Amino acid sequence: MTSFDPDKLPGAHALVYLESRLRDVPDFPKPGILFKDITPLLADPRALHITIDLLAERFVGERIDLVVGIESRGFIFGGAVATRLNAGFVPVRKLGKLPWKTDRLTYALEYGEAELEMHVDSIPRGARVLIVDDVLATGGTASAAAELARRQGGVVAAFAFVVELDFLAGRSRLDGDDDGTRPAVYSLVHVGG
Ligand SMILES: O=P(O)(O)OC[C@H]1O[C@H](OP(=O)(O)OP(=O)(O)O)[C@H](O)[C@@H]1O
Ligand SMILES: Nc1ncnc2[nH]cnc12
Repeated sequence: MTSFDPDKLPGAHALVYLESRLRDVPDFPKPGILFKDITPLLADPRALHITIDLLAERFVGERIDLVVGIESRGFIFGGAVATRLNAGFVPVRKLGKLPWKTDRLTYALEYGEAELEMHVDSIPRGARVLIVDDVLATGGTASAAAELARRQGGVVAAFAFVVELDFLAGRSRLDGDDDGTRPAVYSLVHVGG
């Protein structure tokens, strides 16, 4: 019997391994949506480790001050990446969860609409921010998080995702700042096209 050891495989194979740890769930949470379920990846210690390593390695040396993680699945990866980069962590949460004064934004995502909040004193002016989430679909969620960070004077240096649904073209919404800053958009696993 052959066993699979991703430690012995080069990068591209590691990504194939990560993709194999995603579960497709048709028609969740609505008919017509193919949901990419990350829970098998989370439950696999090797896959989880590789994911955090790859997300963090890309931004070593990029002077990231703060990782912004988006509730809820973005918290899992964002917190771990922040510790690797010696950066702080800022939560962006769904409406009504943050206890202090907030700024908020209504946004649309692949299967609905919601409101995101960030504490008003989360980001010092000029801080370099990395926005982390599990999935980039339409880009509505990530662009809302970026807008909240920019309103406080943060510089969105980059976005990082575990999975990108290429066919929804979400990256086209993750445009640059008014000052001409063009954030990098980095995803490990690409789906469709
Ligand atoms: O690119 P978009 O079309 O905006 O979709 C991506 C967002 O959708 C999912 O979050 P969801 O709101 O389902 O929340 P959850 O992480 O709490 O499950 C996912 O975790 C991203 O945050
Ligand atoms: N198809 C999808 N699968 C998982 N998370 C998502 N968030 C938005 N669209 C999604």
